[in-house]
Amino acid sequence: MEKLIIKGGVKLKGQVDVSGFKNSAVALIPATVLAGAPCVIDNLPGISDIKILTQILRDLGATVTENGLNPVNGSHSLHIDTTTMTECYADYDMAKNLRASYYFLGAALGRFKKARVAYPGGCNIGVRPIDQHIKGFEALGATVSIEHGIISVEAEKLVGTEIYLDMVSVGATINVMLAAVMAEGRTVIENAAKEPHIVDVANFLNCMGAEIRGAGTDVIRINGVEKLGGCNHTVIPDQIEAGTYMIAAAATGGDVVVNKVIPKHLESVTAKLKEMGVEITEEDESLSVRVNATKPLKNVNIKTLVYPGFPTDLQQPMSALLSVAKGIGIVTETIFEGRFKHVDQLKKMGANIKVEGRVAVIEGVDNLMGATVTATDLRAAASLVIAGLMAEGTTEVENIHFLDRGYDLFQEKIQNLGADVHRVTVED
Ligand SMILES: CC(=O)N[C@H]1[C@@H](OP(=O)(O)OP(=O)(O)OC[C@H]2O[C@@H](n3ccc(=O)[nH]c3=O)[C@H](O)[C@@H]2O)O[C@H](CO)[C@@H](O)[C@@H]1O
Ligand SMILES: C=C(OP(=O)(O)O)C(=O)O
Repeated sequence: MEKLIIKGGVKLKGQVDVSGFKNSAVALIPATVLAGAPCVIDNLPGISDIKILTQILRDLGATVTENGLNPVNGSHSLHIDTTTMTECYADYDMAKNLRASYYFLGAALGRFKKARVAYPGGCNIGVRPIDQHIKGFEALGATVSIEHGIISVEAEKLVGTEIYLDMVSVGATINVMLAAVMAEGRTVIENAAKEPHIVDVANFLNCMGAEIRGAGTDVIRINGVEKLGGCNHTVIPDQIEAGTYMIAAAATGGDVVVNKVIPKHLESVTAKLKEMGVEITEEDESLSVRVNATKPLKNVNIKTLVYPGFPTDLQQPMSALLSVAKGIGIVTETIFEGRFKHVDQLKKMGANIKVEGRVAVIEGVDNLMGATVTATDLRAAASLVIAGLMAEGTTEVENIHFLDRGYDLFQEKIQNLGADVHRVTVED
């Protein structure tokens, strides 16, 4: 097991470059299954989810070659040729480690009219059903069955139709889009998710020759095309990574410029941090985050919502910050019912937080104290590192492999900002 050892109390200072967006990249890679010619994807983050997806593509028969590595932010460029693939069967060992393995279902259904993929893994933050993905595939004419943990989808042909998603789901919106781009006729997805990566994936597919309109709004219209070509594409910046550094900067009373971001994607986070008293200056592609040491940050209420609301993926990092802000903050998690597993760990460090169902009431304390804590999922890991950066003394964060799922060069990036942090391997 690897753990991070953090000596708290250092104010983060300097500049940090944000990598490509995990949640976009993990959809773009499976989307290449639809391409009728090779694709090049730039600005892929060097995270374990991408390594696993690349391996799955290779195991499925695609040719994936590394085009280059950016040493500053760790991003990669991949040349991906899926034209050699003839079918798609991703077994349990291939699919279990990440959520996004389910995108092979939509993409392969679109191309081969058939796919078999084991039930996806991903962060354990709630039940995470996939009924809306299945509803969309069935509406397009596929039959779907689940046996021994393997999801099988098959259609003689796919025919466009109107699909109303019962809840706003990022995964279902992308999966249905992937399945529908080569269906006969027109598909309309209503109550679609509007997250920036929906737009990124739609742009990628359109660059291959798809006809998708309305991505980024809650109605997406897709005119099916007979075949798709290849595409060169650059992944959009990771607003969750950016938000994590903004929160870490605020938490340590620091002064950090977060570069290579699209500030619009972070409006809800910027607004909340400003409400707490953090000074934020927006440039075209950067956000400067600064805390005025004479004024204590005040607590705020957070309600996680679908985009453009406050992202659930930043709720855990933000609750670490709120645990030392003045007054009481109420955090309502509306997306995932099991996303408070980090709270027990924060309490070990002295936080005063009461969780009742989907609500956490946080009463700010003067200081957190270093402790040995265990990450239970990706953003829990980020929240515990932020807590460690603020705490008095030394914090050890165990299960740091979760962090590697979503943060490219995390340790190096915060070290560059002055953090006293290092990684050690210990016997399990
Ligand atoms: C790889 C990826 O992009 N992961 C992101 C994606 O996860 P993911 O795509 O799994 O999240 P969804 O947007 O689908 O989930 C939203 C809500 O809908 C529910 N639901 C979803 C699908 C379905 O068929 N049935 C159903 O009930 C989920 O349990 C959850 O309560 O969006 C989440 C919400 O922004 C983020 O936290 C994750 O980081
Ligand atoms: C929940 C997350 O990821 P995944 O959906 O891949 O588990 C996340 O990125 O915070």
